[in-house]
Amino acid sequence: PSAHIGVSGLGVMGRNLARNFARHGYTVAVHNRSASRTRLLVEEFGAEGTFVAAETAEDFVAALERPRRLVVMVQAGAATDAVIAEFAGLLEPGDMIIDGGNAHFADTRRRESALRAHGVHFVGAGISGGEEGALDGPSIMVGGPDESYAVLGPMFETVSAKVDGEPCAAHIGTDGAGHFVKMVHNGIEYADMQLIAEAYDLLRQVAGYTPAEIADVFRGWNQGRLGSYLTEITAEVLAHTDATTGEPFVDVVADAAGQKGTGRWTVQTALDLAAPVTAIAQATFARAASGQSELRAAYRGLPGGTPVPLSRTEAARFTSQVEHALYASKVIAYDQGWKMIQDAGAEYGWKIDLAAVAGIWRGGCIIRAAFLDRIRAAYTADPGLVSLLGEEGFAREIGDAQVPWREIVASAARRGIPVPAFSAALAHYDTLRADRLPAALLQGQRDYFGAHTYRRTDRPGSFHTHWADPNRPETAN
Ligand SMILES: O=C(O)[C@H](O)[C@@H](O)[C@H](O)[C@H](O)COP(=O)(O)O
Repeated sequence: PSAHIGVSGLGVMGRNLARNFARHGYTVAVHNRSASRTRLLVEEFGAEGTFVAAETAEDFVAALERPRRLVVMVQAGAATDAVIAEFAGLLEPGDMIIDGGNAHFADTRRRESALRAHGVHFVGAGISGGEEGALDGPSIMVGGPDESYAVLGPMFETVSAKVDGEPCAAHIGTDGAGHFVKMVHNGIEYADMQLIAEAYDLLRQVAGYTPAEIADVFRGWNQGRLGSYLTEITAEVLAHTDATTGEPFVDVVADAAGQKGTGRWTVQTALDLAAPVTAIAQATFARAASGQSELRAAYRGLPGGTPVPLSRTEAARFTSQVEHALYASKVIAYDQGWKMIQDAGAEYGWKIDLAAVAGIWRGGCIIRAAFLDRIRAAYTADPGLVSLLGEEGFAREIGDAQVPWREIVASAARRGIPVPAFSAALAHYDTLRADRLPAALLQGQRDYFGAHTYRRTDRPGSFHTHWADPNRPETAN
């Protein structure tokens, strides 16, 4: 039979995506560098649908109906380039290679223009939701040419997660736009996880709650405005007991966080775009710092803050303050992510529908949450919205959070408890709402040591002061 779509690279994500397509009635050609894995998939899951096992690249391409739709699910970077090189020569104009891995958007832009020269469509598709999502319905952020989405879109929408019957898959924009938005999704994921971790740490160290008690707090929050997949799984992780020791699971895990790179890419790209994603940056650096065991050993025992235990009543009040601080910081972190997407759209010529991004993040992906419904509504009401804080509801909630948010950040500092993402979010908020920033002094210092010039508040142009002879009139350029 001629396969509707092919999946090459049958690791966890690839295998589950192939099964997802087969379960939806598509004939799926499957291929893997080691053929044993291809055979195993058909043996184990052959009953779920129609698979065509291909042991060679030639067989794989031959099994696909035209125009061929070929999904590559391998390690980002060189492995992806190698697989593309293997298939490109076997394909014909109009055929499509879809990269469903966590590729860097710059690589996707490079690959797209290289293959366009041969008439082959290259589609960078960000797929979020982990192995469970790949099988039962991920969120899919698709880049590449319009004409390829016309063919692929219905297939991705069919296998994607659904919210209120709407698919969590969309065409984000041309070339690397899909992978760019997936990268920012992961950056926001980092910030969201770090904020949750800081809230947990405060409830543990200040409120004096046990992990099991904090799990209950998160279960409660999951019913409210903080309701999300990450809040839900946090409760489960905190409630989990280690079978070996009987200890809370979270107490037997080494406190050094891993990272595979998408957070780092987000921050590096944000620096290039001058997009201040400080909460994402702090979350990424917090992971790095947690792994600096030598440095931590050097700092251990140094003087810190003053722990002040709370009574149960005070702990309850503190918990609601943490809820406000967590929510307000989350709004800021998401706002930073969306602003970065807007800036990238301008920089790379992508017309990204910000409401559509929120729409497809409502289901399937790691940051899925009811909260995204409200973000979608905000950008639907005003597609050019510069900041979520321009939306009345979010602005009101941030207003209500002022006292508790500041109280939490201040009391964490007094107690010597690190809350880098909470603090970054609050500082970002205060920076942007400030009438005047100390950046004016920076301009003076830069002009002093490097004649870098400055602009004035009272007349156009850029100026330089002759610091060695300040009486000499400013030079205007
Ligand atoms: O959206 C997703 O499905 C996840 O984000 C997925 O892409 C992956 O789990 C991360 O890449 C993990 O990232 P770290 O290892 O960097 O935490």
